Amino acid sequence: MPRLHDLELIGIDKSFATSKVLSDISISLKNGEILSILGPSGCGKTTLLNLILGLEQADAGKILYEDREVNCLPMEKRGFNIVFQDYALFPHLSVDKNIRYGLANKKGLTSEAELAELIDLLDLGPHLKKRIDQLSGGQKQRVALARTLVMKPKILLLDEPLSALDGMIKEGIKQRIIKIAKQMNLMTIIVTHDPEEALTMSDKVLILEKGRVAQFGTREEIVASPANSFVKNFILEQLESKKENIMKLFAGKKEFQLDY
Ligand SMILES: Nc1ncnc2c1ncn2[C@@H]1O[C@H](COP(=O)(O)OP(=O)(O)OP(=O)(O)O)[C@@H](O)[C@H]1O
Repeated sequence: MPRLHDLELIGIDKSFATSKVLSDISISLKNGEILSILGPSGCGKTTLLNLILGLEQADAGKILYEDREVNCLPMEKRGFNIVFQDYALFPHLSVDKNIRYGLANKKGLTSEAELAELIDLLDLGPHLKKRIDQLSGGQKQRVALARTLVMKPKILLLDEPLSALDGMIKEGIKQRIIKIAKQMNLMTIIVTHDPEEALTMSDKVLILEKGRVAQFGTREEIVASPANSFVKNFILEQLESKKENIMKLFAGKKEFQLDY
């Protein structure tokens, strides 16, 4: 029988010293799905991402990937990979060398043909010889994505991938992330504090309030039936206040220009 879910978090708790940061977090997700972890500053989004990645250990609960418990596995054995908010690229190396960096110790993991396909998908061909400091923010983000994807992660984790970008650049990266997740059937988990980002990019949304699940569901479920007043206020009020900007952004624009 096919598996219902590929990633399952069951009853995850996490404290730092005496302060409980996450309580009883349970979610499930399939390969190829995009999840946004959404909530105000300090609600535990990054901590949850770090627990999935293996940078932090949960105090209680289970993390299962493809029916295997991964709690006890160190980060490198889980095979998940993250793009950090600041991209963490090597400024003195070319785009090409940055992309290939992780492959030095993993020869053959990604073939030259696969690499060429990825460079094409992310439109990085014209930039391969440039240094990182010669790139725009959106280009840097695309290099960071390529560098992570060549390692063939089972799950792609993204910490605020759009927060340093604006307008059209943001939209271009958003479309690329969706395309990558769907084309590669890659489970993608995105941390964001922006409801508009979460609702336009994801299949599922996890809304956290002070370390607890305020709601977990499809974006349609969240918009149509917010679970409580926190969700309603956090999501809908922010969306309402951004509506004018969103309308302005989309007005008169038929397609997105992607090479920023
Ligand atoms: N290593 C740590 N040691 C102690 N406390 C920590 C640690 N990491 C996070 N915290 C605390 O846990 C809480 C949740 O932090 P976390 O970074 O997960 O929130 P967040 O939702 O990602 O916030 P932001 O949107 O501001 O990045 C915060 O109160 C933070 O101070």
